[in-house]
Amino acid sequence: MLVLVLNSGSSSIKYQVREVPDGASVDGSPDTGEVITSGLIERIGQAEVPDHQRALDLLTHRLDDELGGRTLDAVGHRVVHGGERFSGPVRITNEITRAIERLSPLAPLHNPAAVLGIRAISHSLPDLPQVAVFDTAFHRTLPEHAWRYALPDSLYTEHGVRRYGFHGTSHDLVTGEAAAFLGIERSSFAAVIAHLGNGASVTAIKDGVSVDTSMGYTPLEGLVMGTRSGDVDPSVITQLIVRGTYTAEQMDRLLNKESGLKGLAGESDMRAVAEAAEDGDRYAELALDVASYRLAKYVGAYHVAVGGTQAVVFTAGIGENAAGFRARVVDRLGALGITLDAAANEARSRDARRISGEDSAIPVLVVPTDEERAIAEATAALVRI
Ligand SMILES: Nc1ncnc2c1ncn2[C@@H]1O[C@H](COP(=O)(O)OP(=O)(O)O)[C@@H](O)[C@H]1O
Ligand SMILES: CC(=O)OP(=O)(O)O
Ligand SMILES: [Mg+2]
Repeated sequence: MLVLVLNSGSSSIKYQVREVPDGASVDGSPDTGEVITSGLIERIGQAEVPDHQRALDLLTHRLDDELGGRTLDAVGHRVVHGGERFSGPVRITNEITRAIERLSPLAPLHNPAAVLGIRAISHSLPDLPQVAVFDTAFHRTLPEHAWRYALPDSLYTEHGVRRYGFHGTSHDLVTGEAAAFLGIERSSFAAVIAHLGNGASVTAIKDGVSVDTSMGYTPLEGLVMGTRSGDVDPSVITQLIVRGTYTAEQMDRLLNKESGLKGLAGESDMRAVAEAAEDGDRYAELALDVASYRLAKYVGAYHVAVGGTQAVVFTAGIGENAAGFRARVVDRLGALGITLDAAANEARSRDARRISGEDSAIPVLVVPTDEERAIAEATAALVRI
């Protein structure tokens, strides 16, 4: 089955067309199918690509060329926020699209873009089945003590204020791959998974499912990210707004787009920050210190949350490629008996691998994620029913 996967972000659309073989499933199938074409439309909002609509027009034209006459069987969309309603992938209808749209305030960088993508496909290819795959779905297993904020109940019952968690498609896939790599039955696997991309989150896995995760009501809570602050004292926000220093909109922008690595070091891209730190830039060094310290604290906390983790796993752009950043994090985990194999950490590979020392009390792994593959397989499975 030929599936187009769309991963719509605030300023880019990633796409991939995959041939999904019959019977492919994320857990255990060695046949991962063939990528027919893939690409990225970047810098949406700037001169050449003024908005998402234009980006989708460009994409449709490119696909016509790249597919060489083959026709798509389905489209799978990455949808970041599925609220409490969605605990798995769903076939998209007009009603589902409106439900995703209503969740836009909770994922302002992501959900509106996904809705545009869905509507653009409905408009140009109305008969093509479309499936939504939600980042939040994998975290529907969080126990209430992990998803509740210590706020009056009305905030939850009337406003849906609770912790949801994100990057679930990736955390789910990587959990399965890590368990398989270690030869542990997934249903009894305990792990701490760090998905470190532009957005970053860490998840506590117990008995193979998510029991805690660092992102909350929106993808802003938790780790230090490319442009997002992660955890801050909420009083910082209320104080600056009360004093009139920032409007609510300016504060939202500050926390989501001008903080994190960018706020501390002036660059949001890990490669640039790592290079600047090598060159002796004090603020780049500080950014790496703050980010690695924050992550190490979460690993310690989640080791407790899962009753003793069987693995610490790095994935996504930074987790898979930034050896220096991994070393900074692992160096802070000595109290857990964790050690690093420096050569294994520096080695480049596209495969799952172990980077901890022989004597490490807990294995540390690098496991590549593949959100597009997981979305394509989930889409094909639903459309085949
Ligand atoms: N070779 C590398 N060394 C260090 N960091 C890298 C490398 N390759 C990619 N990254 C970092 O990975 C991050 C992007 O991760 P990715 O998972 O692609 O993000 P997203 O999917 O959220 O856009 C960026 O900070 C980028 O600098
Ligand atoms: C949920 C989220 O933060 O996604 P991304 O990392 O793609 O921005
Ligand atoms: Mg990502």
